[in-house]
Amino acid sequence: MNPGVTGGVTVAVVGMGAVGTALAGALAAAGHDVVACGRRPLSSIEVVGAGGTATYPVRWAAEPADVGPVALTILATKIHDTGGAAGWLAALTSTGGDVLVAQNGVDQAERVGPLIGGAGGSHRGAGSVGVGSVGVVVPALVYVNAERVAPGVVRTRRSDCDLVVPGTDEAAPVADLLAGAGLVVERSADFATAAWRKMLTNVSANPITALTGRRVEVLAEQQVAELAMRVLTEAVAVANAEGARLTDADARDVLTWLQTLAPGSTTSMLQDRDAGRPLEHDGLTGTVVRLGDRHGIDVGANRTLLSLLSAVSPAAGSASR
Ligand SMILES: NC(=O)c1ccc[n+]([C@@H]2O[C@H](COP(=O)([O-])OP(=O)(O)OC[C@H]3O[C@@H](n4cnc5c(N)ncnc54)[C@H](OP(=O)(O)O)[C@@H]3O)[C@@H](O)[C@H]2O)c1
Ligand SMILES: CC(C)(CO)[C@@H](O)C(=O)[O-]
Repeated sequence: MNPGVTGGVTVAVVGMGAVGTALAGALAAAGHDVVACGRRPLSSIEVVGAGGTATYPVRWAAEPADVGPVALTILATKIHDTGGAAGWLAALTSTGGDVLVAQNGVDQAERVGPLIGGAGGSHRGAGSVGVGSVGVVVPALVYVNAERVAPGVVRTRRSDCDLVVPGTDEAAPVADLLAGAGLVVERSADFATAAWRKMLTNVSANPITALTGRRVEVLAEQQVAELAMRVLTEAVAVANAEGARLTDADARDVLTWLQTLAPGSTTSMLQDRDAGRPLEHDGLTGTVVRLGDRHGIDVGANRTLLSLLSAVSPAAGSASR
């Protein structure tokens, strides 16, 4: 994407679920040509927010040949569906354009870099992966709270920030495009720490809501909050062993932040459990447990959650869609 381009570009979205649809709505509202890449035909999307419902046109593409050149591809599938989207990513980036990885986890750029068309996958700048002369893979920490209520229809509950991206020169054009579409985009000088801070929200709220079948309000209950703190302090130790700079005060802040989300806020994992889809536990809690074991850190609370999540999650590919 050319630096400074902020209007009227083509953006392909692979993964038109909760987050993909919310981001597509913002980009379409700003006048961009949004292409929904996926399995379900869509000609418009609806975003339901505090101010009402807005409808935006999108183009649907059944296959990459239907899309044409794109300035930006947004990947918003679950982590475990990344491989399934590899064909889209390779084709959409084969003629240029950047990629925004709008997924949870801590290794978005490393996960997606090797899948990009003509990729060398060499690192270029903190947190972004340069794709030869083609483009840049920009990891995004998603703070949009989005709930898929029907195909092409998403309910959003705003928090004070939508996305965090690396504060690098390489990521700046993508950050500018998103901010130009009205999204609140924070540019982080220490993306590794920011990614682990976001991971803290996901290894606590997502398993606990999915396992209890309750929305984020459950985290305000004392015994649940104590469990969440054990999960969080273990994850902080793992994060710091991986190079992040977090403290137990950060763990408490994350829990307080989750406890004060807009009433009715859900989590992506609870939505998957309710819909009978595979859970994203391996990329979240599984990552903490694997890294904890590697560093010799006690991750007992996370390991217990991982066992329970594995027991309730259908295998990828067997979801009711
Ligand atoms: N929801 C939130 O509020 C939220 C907040 C922060 C972060 N996140 C993270 O953002 C990422 C996306 O989450 P989400 O909640 O938006 O998930 P989601 O609602 O399950 O949406 C994922 C979408 O990806 C599509 N998909 C899967 N494989 C595909 C493929 N091979 N080609 C094309 N499309 C494919 C799915 O299609 P089908 O419709 O056919 O299943 C679905 O529409 C996850 O990493 C999640 O943890 C979510
Ligand atoms: C936990 C969460 C609500 C925090 O933004 C979100 O990341 C999610 O649903 O995965």
